[in-house]
Amino acid sequence: MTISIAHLGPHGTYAETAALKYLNWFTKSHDQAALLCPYPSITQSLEAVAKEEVQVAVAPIENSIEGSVTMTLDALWRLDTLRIQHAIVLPIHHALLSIASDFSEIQTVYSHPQALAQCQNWLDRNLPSAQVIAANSTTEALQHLGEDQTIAAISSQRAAQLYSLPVLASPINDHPENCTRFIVVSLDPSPGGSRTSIAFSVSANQPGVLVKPLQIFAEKGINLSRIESRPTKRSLGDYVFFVDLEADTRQDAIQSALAELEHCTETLKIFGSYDVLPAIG
Ligand SMILES: O=C(O)C(=O)Cc1ccccc1
Repeated sequence: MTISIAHLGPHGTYAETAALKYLNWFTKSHDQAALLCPYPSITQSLEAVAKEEVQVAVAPIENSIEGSVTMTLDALWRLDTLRIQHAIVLPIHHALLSIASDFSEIQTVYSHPQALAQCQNWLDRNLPSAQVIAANSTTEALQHLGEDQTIAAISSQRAAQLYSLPVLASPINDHPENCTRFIVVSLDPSPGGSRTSIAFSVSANQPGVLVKPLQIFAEKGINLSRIESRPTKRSLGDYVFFVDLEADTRQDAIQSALAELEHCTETLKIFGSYDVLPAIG
């Protein structure tokens, strides 16, 4: 059977590059074919797995400069059945694509909000009066270019090649070490690995409510590699906490920690234990 891998489209996004890395790894390590399926939004690519339209989705979850990709966190919390199979870390180098011959012609810049934020200082310095407009993805932004010399888009060198578009400046990200972590999700149980992702809500907004859950991990010597809060969307000041642990759910210490955590949280979701995919393809 050929597996389908959903990702944010259209063709040429960073999410597609990550999905391609997973496809190469998957087809080499399983004797099975795979194909890529672009979706108009990150949320729709994750929902496609929950609805069983596809077997796998690859979605950005965290950037080294801008932090969490909130759409992905919110979809993980909402779509109960998704399990993380792997993480993929990609270096991100943005380019300014336009048919303009000079920066002075550019009045509008389109891109994905993460890409716009990662190039904020460069834009302030080089295109201070340009209007910045959010697009669903870096390659959806390219659809605005047309024959218009007043428009530019932030995308990758790879996208410039795929669509035969001129690169006016590159790299334009404010930090050279810019990296994004993507997750590979499916409905299969997670395979196990060095990192475990969970999320929980707590029943009351009162002092010390977060101390107990965090104490459980401290007492068992489990290191946290990330903690992030998102609004539950029920009321102002009510949060879900996303936590990554340097541990594997197959270890006894983490199994007993998660069992204890059940007692001091309102809702606990375990997205699974997984490894970062080796850098191939
Ligand atoms: O729009 C894209 O190409 C994406 O894959 C989302 C994104 C944007 C910027 C950095 C990493 C991922």
